[in-house]
Amino acid sequence: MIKLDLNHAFLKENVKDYQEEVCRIDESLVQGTCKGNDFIGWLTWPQDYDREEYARIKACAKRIQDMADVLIVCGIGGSYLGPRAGIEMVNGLYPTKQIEVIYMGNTFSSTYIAQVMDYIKDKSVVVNVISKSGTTTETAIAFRILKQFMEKKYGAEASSRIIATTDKARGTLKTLADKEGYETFVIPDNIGGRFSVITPVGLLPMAAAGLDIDAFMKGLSDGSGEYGDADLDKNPAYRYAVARRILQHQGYDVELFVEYEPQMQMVAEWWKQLFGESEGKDELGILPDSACFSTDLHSLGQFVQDGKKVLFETNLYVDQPAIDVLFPNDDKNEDGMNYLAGKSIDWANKMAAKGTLMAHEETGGVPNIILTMPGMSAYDFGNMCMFFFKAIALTTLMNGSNPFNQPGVEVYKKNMFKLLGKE
Ligand SMILES: O=P(O)(O)OC[C@H]1O[C@H](O)[C@H](O)[C@@H](O)[C@@H]1O
Repeated sequence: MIKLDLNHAFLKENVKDYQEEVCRIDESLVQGTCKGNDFIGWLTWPQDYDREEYARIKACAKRIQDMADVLIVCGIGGSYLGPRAGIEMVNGLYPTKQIEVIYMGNTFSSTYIAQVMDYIKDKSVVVNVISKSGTTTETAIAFRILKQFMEKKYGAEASSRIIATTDKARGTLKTLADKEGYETFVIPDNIGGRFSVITPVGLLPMAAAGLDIDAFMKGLSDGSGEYGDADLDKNPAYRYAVARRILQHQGYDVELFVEYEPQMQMVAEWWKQLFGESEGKDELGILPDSACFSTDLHSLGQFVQDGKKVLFETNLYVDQPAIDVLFPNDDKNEDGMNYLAGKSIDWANKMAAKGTLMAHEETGGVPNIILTMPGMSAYDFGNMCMFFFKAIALTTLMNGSNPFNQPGVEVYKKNMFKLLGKE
């Protein structure tokens, strides 16, 4: 369970004053009468996911592990960020025991595409193409290139090395997958892209990368209970949501999501899509930004400390690191670092976090919200997903907006399609 500490948040209103409004909104969410109610399948997913498909995911993941060195995950937005966030958080950035996962379909960069294709040319490859709509341009461009590569490399066997995760019936990708005989997995109609990490979108790549998806689902399901109460005293996700709202009333328009683990930077990217696309509409919302400390204390730290007071920080601390390291002694001590000899480096990381909190809070006057998760396991990731889902649904509904659509994203696409000559 994620713990929440609002003692450093400088809230000028009482969170509990919002209890009535929270109860009303929570009821509309649970009863399915809220705005965007056709996209609230994530709420009950831990109970009603398709067991037969789930077993097929596990079998497919095993098959991928047995036959490939590299899994290409081809997708963008929600069809990319969730799996990458989970895989990197749990496995770290340089795993040695798991299949290598490479991401494509998330950029128009020709250089990136060419370099990935060159890198994989002599490797044993499986492709998981993921697109809810089945028509996203970046993904479609990369997938055509990958498909041709796979067909050239594997001939008739290519179709057993390509797996499509998409809508159950609609879209170009579904039609293509059926025609080519790819194994397919379904992104449910009632779960939007940025919530889809809990569906086959996240489950298959995570399982193939060796994550314990049973633990992930357990974390998610426990989260449904732990963040399921409308009572603010009992629900840290809702208290966090209300605290954000209060801080926005106090004039803070930017939320800096801070983690202290480099392997959680993609969690921050995933969180940015979840929060930005949900809340950033009707000319409302808090701009979600992120930083990885202490790394970015050496870059952004100056602004946070002394710059314009536009932001508050939401720190995601991790109680137990996946691995700790003891700092070694050196008899000569020429670098003068022996004062840390025998100490845990994670302890030093936590002292850096403590010192930073004091600096930003006391001297800088920056409000700080503190979230603490127990560890970086698949269970913790699942649990965290539900925490942020519940929080952003509540804040956005409090704004009076629909948390589950993203009409603004279409505007650039229209211009781009015109310029690209798409009919
Ligand atoms: O899964 P897809 O349909 O390919 O969509 C991928 C992404 O593209 C969009 O433009 C949306 O803004 C995102 O919410 C979505 O996750």
